Amino acid sequence: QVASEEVQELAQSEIPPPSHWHPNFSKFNYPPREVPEDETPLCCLSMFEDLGFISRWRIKRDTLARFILMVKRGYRNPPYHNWMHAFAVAHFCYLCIKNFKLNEYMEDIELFALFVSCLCHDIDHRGTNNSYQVASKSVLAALYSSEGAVLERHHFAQTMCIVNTEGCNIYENLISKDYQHVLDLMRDIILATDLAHHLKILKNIEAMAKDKFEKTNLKHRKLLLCLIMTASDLSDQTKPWDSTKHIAALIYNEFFSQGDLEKSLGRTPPEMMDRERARIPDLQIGFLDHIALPVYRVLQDLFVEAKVVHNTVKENHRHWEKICALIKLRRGGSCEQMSYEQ
Ligand SMILES: Cc1nc2ccc(C(=O)NCC(C)C)cc2n2c(-c3cc(OC(C)(C)C)ccc3Cl)nnc12
Ligand SMILES: [Mg+2]
Ligand SMILES: [Zn+2]
Repeated sequence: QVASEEVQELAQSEIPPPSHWHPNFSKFNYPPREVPEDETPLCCLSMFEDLGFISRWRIKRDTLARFILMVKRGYRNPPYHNWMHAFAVAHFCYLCIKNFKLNEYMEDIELFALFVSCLCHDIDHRGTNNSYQVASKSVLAALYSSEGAVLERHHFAQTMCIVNTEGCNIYENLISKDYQHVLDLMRDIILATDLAHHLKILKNIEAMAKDKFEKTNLKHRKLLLCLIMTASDLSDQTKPWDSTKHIAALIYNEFFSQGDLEKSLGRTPPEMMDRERARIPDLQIGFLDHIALPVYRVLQDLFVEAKVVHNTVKENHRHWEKICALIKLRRGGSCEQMSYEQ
């Protein structure tokens, strides 16, 4: 589904170095959503090249170009779960590989699978969550609801379709053992982006962080892959407040649209998806407390370089607390929906 002129133009472009995008491109405070959307495919090439994947895995340039454009095309345009989310997630993974020196903790093929999985992890997301798939009796629920992680199984299936599309198989030059291994890794990593799966293994990740990480321990490496994937998936929370505030607007735009759909099905949506009932600052404080902060706390336990990332998430938490306090002052009682400019 991608025009050959577009593929050839990308395949023949000179790959810019990271500094071409911004002097801080490889630092944790760089917000990847600043890259113009039409330049993101070339920016992906810069990251593949800078991570050494193109030479290490003998990826043909036109195959890589076609793969990136097919993945980008595979995303729909809901407010949050679109291509720019996937691009931002892949950029944070790139930062982790470089700044945590993950090649000393994981095998090359694991890092390759991780980075590609970030780009593909939400392909064809419809802007509705797993419980809505089941409630609306969607085709995806019919296909996957018996095993759970309905959306994530679909994201993986779509990814496999692209890998198996003529001229898009970036793994074509891997020896057969590595070929099967990289697909198995992508399956585990993409399925790990299911919120229920993440909440289930978080205790194991925290226990692993207490012990010494053992590179030779496959279980340790699998847990670390899931942690970096989730930390990347949530990485909008690690950027300065203006970006975090904007992301909240996108997320609730998407959540409230699902709530509207649930109401049209005659169902009552959960509060966080009901535009009449949701109190965004309260909800974001809860999300940071229960989901985001534990991820970056344990990331900092494992990598001292993650301290700056954890601090930014804590700072964003304080911003939401201040907004809540302001709302309480003005309105008395709890936080309610109102425009909150800091
Ligand atoms: C800013 C922000 N607010 C959120 C507020 C609430 C929730 C939510 O689902 N609450 C449900 C209750 C039962 C806990 C998710 C939010 N969220 C995510 C997110 C993370 C996901 O899962 C991983 C990556 C594995 C953690 C999966 C999907 C999404 Cl949308 N990304 N950013 C956000
Ligand atoms: Mg997802
Ligand atoms: Zn995601």
